[in-house]
Amino acid sequence: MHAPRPDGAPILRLTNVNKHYRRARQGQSDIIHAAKDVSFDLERGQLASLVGASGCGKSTVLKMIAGLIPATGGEIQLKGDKLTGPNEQIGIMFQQPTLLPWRSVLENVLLPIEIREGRGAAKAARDRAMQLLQMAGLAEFAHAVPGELSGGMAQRAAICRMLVTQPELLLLDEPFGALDEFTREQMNVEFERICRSREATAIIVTHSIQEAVFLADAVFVMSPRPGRIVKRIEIDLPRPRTSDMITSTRFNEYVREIHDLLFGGEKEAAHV
Ligand SMILES: Nc1ncnc2c1ncn2[C@@H]1O[C@H](COP(=O)(O)OP(=O)(O)OP(=O)(O)O)[C@@H](O)[C@H]1O
Repeated sequence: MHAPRPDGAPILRLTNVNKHYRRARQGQSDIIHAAKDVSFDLERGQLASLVGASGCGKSTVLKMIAGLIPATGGEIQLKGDKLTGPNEQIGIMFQQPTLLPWRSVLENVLLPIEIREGRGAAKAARDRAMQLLQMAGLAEFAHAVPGELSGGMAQRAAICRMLVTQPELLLLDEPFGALDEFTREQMNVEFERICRSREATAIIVTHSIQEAVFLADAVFVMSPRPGRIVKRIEIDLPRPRTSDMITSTRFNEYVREIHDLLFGGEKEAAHV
């Protein structure tokens, strides 16, 4: 389904990526091995989820790909080129939408362009931003301020802001973690639809196994720290994903497999 790029290079390739943090404590320093030999490829249009116990190194992996922190070993390539720092082709989104409260929703969406290329470029991109807001069901709120939006609407606005620069790769760290369960499920459906319509390539860190399965073409399951990828599970469910799939046998087999990898077969808990 996801044909390799003609030049043979995947969109993203991690090869034996490691991260050691140095932590200073009471005059002494110790080393934390947060990510260990992390290797995987992502092809264009693939959505991947990263799951693992709290503190296993998921955010660390995302931050290294984003170029926010350097890897201490291994290599990260975007479209065959080594990544050495922040890259304009990568869009990032965190748990809190962090919209500027004094700017309208439209002005918030245009902010990354204004910062990178100036006000003229932001003005020229208004139509593109409006199309994104339309797609996210927010056209009516383009001129509202963030305080007038619900949590789910604010997250959708943040997704539009991430997409407005047309990044090649999206990195999302617990993007829907602060939302109630009902809104979160709706956001999963919306997000999948938006990604599909734009052939987006994305990695989503999540604590919800269900969310991981629902969104992804591949789920990467990480071990406790130092986080290694213990298994890549290809999710062979049709797209678009729909809410009723969550109760299907196939879906629940995936959830169970991931759950057992994370908890060694313990019962209960769909969140990690
Ligand atoms: N800047 C830092 N300096 C020192 N140690 C850090 C730093 N950032 C993270 N760590 C440590 O690295 C390990 C991995 O952290 P990370 O945030 O990547 O985990 P995570 O899997 O995303 O956790 P969670 O699911 O709880 O958000 C943790 O033990 C954490 O304490």
